[in-house]
Amino acid sequence: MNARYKRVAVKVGSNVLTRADKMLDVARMAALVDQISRLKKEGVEVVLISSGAVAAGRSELQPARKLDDVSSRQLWSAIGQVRLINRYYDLFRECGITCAQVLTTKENFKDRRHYLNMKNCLTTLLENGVIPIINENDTISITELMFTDNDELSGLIASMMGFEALVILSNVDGIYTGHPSEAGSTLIREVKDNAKGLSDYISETKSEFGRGGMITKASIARKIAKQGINVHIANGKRENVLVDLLDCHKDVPNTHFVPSAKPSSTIKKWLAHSESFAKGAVVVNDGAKEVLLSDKATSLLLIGIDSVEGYFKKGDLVSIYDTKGNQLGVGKAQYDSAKTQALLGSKKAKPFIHYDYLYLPE
Ligand SMILES: Nc1ncnc2c1ncn2[C@@H]1O[C@H](COP(=O)(O)OP(=O)(O)O)[C@@H](O)[C@H]1O
Ligand SMILES: N[C@@H](CCC(=O)OP(=O)(O)O)C(=O)O
Repeated sequence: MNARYKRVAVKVGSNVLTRADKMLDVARMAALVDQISRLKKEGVEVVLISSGAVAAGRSELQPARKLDDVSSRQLWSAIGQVRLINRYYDLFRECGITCAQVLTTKENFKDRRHYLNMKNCLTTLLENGVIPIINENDTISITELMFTDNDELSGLIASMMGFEALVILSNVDGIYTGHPSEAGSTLIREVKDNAKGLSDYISETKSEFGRGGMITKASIARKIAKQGINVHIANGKRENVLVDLLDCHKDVPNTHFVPSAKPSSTIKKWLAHSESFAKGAVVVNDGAKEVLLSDKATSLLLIGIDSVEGYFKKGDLVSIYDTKGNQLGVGKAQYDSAKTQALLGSKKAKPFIHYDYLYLPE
């Protein structure tokens, strides 16, 4: 086999791992584990991001009294994660591979120190020939501080690890021009960097156990491809899908997000996934907005800032807004909030955010 990529993140959705009768689909898990083992033997490094804990827990136990959404998620994920990881452990073991459980929350990425700590953890596991199996720790996550879903988490992992590709396995072949069940919908095979209007095709319908739906998959895929990483959305229920997708000589139905020709730096990749940890904000004037959104590599100067919001220290992440309240991006402040306020309008002081520490998604 001639593998297309040597380092990949593979995300498996709940529905891929669940049968019609809502039980864990162990046969499907076995097929995926077998494929990952074959890829590993071909020299491909794989990190697995697996959903399925809540679905696995729900089929195991029904609570004695009706629970609210948070309590039922905590109950089912706690029970289900044990079942899920036990199955993976046995299946990988049969293939002679050691796997490891990495449960995480968004908080574990809250600053560069935590982010690098997570990167170090996964690097160490891979260096030792171990397959990391990552899932969000729904049992202890606080609703407001959760990832949208594991699609978002998998994008963060692929980006953080500097992988060549992210493969998102769902229960459909990829993104269609309408809901897959609608007559006439066709599979979109390729999405280029500058393609517009993709979200118009996608309905909000989710599969039975999915959390974010196809809309989050599409927006995460675009964000990750912009960083220079290939993204494929494919059908995890299709026979041999992973091995065939990575085989240069095979053509498997999927939606491929073509990566940007200009890969982001490691710092910009970190910033791209840290927007929710910004400590304060600045509002920029129209002139600064125009320069920031142009093709030129520009730092954000104090002369372009209209106002400062919140309290932040030097080195904290701050959000950047235009005067209409639209978020333009995020960056690392070179001054604390008081000094920024005092220096507003200054032409001589060094930039408020240096270009290397500035992330603007558009
Ligand atoms: N245009 C579209 N193309 C493909 N799938 C779509 C589209 N619009 C909505 N969907 C729905 O998105 C679902 C997949 O998302 P999701 O439920 O989050 O799955 P997963 O559990 O794999 O994360 C599909 O089963 C399909 O019902
Ligand atoms: N942590 C949850 C994952 C929820 C989730 O993101 O599900 P999915 O949209 O199917 O990938 C679980 O294991 O059930």
